[in-house]
Amino acid sequence: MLRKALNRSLLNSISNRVGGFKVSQPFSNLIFNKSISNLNFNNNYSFQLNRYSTESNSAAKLNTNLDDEIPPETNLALGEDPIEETEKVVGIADKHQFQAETQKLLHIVAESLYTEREVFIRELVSNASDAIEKARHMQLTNQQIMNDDVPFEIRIGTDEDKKTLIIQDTGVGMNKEELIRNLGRIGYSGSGDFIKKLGENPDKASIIGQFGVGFYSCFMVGHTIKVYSKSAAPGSTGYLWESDGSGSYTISEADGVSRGTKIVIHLKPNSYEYAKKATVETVIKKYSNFVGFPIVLNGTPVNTIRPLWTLSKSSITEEEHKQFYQFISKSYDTPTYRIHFSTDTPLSIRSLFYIPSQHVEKYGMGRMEPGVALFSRKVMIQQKAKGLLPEWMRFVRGVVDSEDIPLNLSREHLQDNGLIQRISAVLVKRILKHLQDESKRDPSRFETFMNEFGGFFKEGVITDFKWKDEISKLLRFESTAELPPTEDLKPRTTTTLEEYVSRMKPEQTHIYYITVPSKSVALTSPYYEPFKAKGIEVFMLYNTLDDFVFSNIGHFGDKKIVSVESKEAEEFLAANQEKQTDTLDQAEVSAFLQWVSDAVGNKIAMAKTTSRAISQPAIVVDHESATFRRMMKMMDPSKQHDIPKQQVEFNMNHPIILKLNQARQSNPTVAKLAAEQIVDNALITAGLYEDSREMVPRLNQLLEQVLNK
Ligand SMILES: Nc1ncnc2c1ncn2[C@@H]1O[C@H](COP(=O)(O)OP(=O)(O)OP(=O)(O)O)[C@@H](O)[C@H]1O
Repeated sequence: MLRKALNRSLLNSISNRVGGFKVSQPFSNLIFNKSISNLNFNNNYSFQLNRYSTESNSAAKLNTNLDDEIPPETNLALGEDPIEETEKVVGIADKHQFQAETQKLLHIVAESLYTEREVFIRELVSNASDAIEKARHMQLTNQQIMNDDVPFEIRIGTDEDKKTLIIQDTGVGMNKEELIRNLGRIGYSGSGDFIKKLGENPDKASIIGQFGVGFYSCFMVGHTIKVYSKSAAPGSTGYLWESDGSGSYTISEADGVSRGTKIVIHLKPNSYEYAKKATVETVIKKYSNFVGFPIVLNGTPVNTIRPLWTLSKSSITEEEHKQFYQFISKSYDTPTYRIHFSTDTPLSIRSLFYIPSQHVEKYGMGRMEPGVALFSRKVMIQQKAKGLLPEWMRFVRGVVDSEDIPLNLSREHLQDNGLIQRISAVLVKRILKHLQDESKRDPSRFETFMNEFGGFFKEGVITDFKWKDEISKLLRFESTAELPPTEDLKPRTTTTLEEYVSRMKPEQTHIYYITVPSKSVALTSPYYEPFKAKGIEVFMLYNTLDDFVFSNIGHFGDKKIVSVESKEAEEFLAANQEKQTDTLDQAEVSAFLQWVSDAVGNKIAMAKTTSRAISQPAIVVDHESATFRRMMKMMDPSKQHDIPKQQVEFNMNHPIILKLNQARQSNPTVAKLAAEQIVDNALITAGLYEDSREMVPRLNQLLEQVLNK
């Protein structure tokens, strides 16, 4: 319980030192790596008045001032090319009622399925990508498609004046029956059907749609939705599907419709922001940056970075990695390590992780948020996915894509928590393994990395029982051993538990550490002295956290990790020390111990002779850790934390003790003062003494006695 409470409190204190800091970077400096060649911009802005019957379409009436505006005759440059609604309806529109359940569901989708309205862009872009994927599949399977010289791409146009957003693709398109089947019924997914037909064909992994609801998300932001579509099958007719989402839709034939689908959203007043290029660009980059086809927004390519996690390692350049890392992490540094990992068993996972070169928590910027985004089929599901990696791995940046992840309808949540835990276990294991390899491959680089990120791993040891043993293999600490330089002759200051064990003396059963404020204190400590004499290496821990880390690790393999101040250390020394010849006889020793116990009764619980070969007169043993004491004080500063009585061992051959033994009879007043001081000195050495001010009157008394001699 106490350990748990301490760990919690310690972590809070760590978190206060660390925290969430975001660095934003303009995306504009990213270079489009995939050439978007042969962009087919349609600058022919012929516009005809809508001859389509609108008697039942109140929304369309409402919007006539927007629709009937004739766009100015323009000769637009490529980069400014907006998409316009240039198609014209021919003949009379058929009116269709949505299926009964669709009407109700449509309301739910538009009002409450999604927490963020912006995701309608993700849904429509995903549909566009699916449509193009299907057209590509037709081509690959030698089916003819109409206008096969038209490039596969998604074009998006915003118009702040008309308050419209247009999303157009050059994909498979829909004929009249498909429009009715796909857009007249919620829950029917033409894409889902397509996947089923593909069977085991690997192309199915590129299809995003599965639920048959995404399209209707555009009613969250649009009061009228027009869908112009022309099937890619040669000789197809163009159609306009139109609805205000209130219960019916109309379908009419339309002229001027290109292969694929163009969706024109007439925005509701509360959604006018989606007529702004900047807003739309941000949303595309957030969710849809990695769909498999170029997205061109108002004439400018947007998705300029390739989804590196889906590509083979050898096809990616260093520069591309750097750009990708900076894009996903919104930072400017160069990552120290990267882990590109894919597996198909037991689950299909594609992942790419980067370990940054620095972190901001050390500047007291607050706790960082998780840095790994969860994708499903290249579409972003959760940007800062919690649970994919443990909390302490929040410094890792990257992407995990798994088509096996069961999503809920809105794609905002994952349905199977157990599955995420399984994915997480695979990923953590892989990252730790990679870091272990790196630590062997280039130890000095790894040491630099650990100097920066070691705190996170220590947090992991304390909070993540499952991985503590694996993490402990990576940790490095200073030790009293003289470490050989690295292979490239760089000096080394820290060592691993594994290396320590390889240097252990044959008689040594435990791993020893000492918690001290500095190396010089460690080297002069009476606790270290007997270990030094026996040539036994001791880890030197300089901060509170490390003491916790070691006590949480507990064991490394079959070796117990103990403090040099512990009972185990005491027992080891007692069993492995040459017997010293005592100057005093047993009766005298007993009398002295009795006297000192009485003289310093308020501080001594038990007085013993020491078996440690120390050069100091007394030592406190088997006491509570000074670190734990400090933690307890931090947790409850209002309480007075008195030092409990201690077990004190005396070096009965030490000249001070021998003199004290004489003085206890010849000069009992001075002897008592000296005994008190000797015990206080031992408490100081153990790090237990709290305020040395209370010692000053006694020291003055002692000085007086010495000077009066
Ligand atoms: N741009 C498009 N081009 C061609 N067909 C489309 C297009 N948009 C939608 N469709 C068809 O309409 C169907 C329904 O689309 P909707 O977005 O509602 O669901 P979905 O994409 O199948 O699944 P999900 O809800 O998981 O996104 C699609 O499966 C597809 O057959």
